[in-house]
Amino acid sequence: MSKLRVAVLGANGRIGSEAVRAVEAAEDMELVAALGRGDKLETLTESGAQVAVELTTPDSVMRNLEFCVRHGIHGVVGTTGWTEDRLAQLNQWLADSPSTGVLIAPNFSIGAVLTMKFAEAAAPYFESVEVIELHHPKKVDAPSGTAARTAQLIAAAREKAGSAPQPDATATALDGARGADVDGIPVHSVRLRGLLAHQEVLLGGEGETLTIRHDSLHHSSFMPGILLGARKVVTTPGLTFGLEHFLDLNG
Ligand SMILES: NC(=O)C1=CN([C@@H]2O[C@H](COP(=O)(O)OP(=O)(O)OC[C@H]3O[C@@H](n4cnc5c(N)ncnc54)[C@H](OP(=O)(O)O)[C@@H]3O)[C@@H](O)[C@H]2O)C=CC1
Ligand SMILES: O=C(O)C1=N[C@H](C(=O)O)C[C@H](O)C1
Repeated sequence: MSKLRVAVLGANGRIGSEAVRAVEAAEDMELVAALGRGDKLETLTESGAQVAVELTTPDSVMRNLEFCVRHGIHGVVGTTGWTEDRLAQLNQWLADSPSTGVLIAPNFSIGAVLTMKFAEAAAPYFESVEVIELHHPKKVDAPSGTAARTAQLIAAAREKAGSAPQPDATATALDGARGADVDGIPVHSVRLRGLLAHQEVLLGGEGETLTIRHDSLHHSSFMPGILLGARKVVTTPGLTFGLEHFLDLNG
């Protein structure tokens, strides 16, 4: 059987360099290109890449994906910074290239995907929910894509269940003291030397709290998800948002 021809964009970065090693080590894949900033996107077509793993920066990802989708190269995207406008733009490009697939995964680690699922399930049963994400100090964005997605899922679950707004009697506060408001859910971002990628979802009800915590201790935690994404995206046209859609979490 022929090997899946995979390229990595952002190949010199923290997660990109780990992805290069993971693709090289995968028996069913061939690493055909490893691009850093300034490298020509035409290398992707010249190398016959079928899948581009996009791990760059929010200011580069759209240009890279436009090129990939226009050339029928499937995308596995970990880069953050997704807004409704960006997703709409990507969907337009995909509409013109209907056999191409793009997976955007706010987080490729199984533990983080499960954290989101558990938080979504628990959210309607507690009066209060807040999210704390903790990352290394070189992370360019805040809040993390995972925390934003987690808060959106929590808010949607609470709205569906008809949950009351969260109690919060704060009358005065310093700017930022209550975190960022993501669909009504407070999200707090910590940047600390020594950390990699961590998240806590705190839920509070009458006389009890529940804390769901996930820790990525090494970039290797993201690799099985990236490889799974590359294998599945080639037969999944259109936009898939969230690795959970490629996992059987209900079995
Ligand atoms: N979904 C997930 O599970 C995960 C997602 N991420 C996300 O991945 C992204 C990268 O994170 P991280 O590796 O820590 O960041 P880094 O800054 O370490 O890596 C990004 C790399 O991309 C390079 N780059 C920028 N623009 C381009 C371009 N146009 N073409 C090719 N390479 C480019 C940068 O080069 P230069 O240094 O020259 O700018 C840099 O080497 C972030 O958005 C992060 O949040 C990270 C971990 C897990
Ligand atoms: O920049 C990182 O490191 C990470 N970025 C992603 C995010 O913003 O959620 C995933 C993970 O948290 C690591």
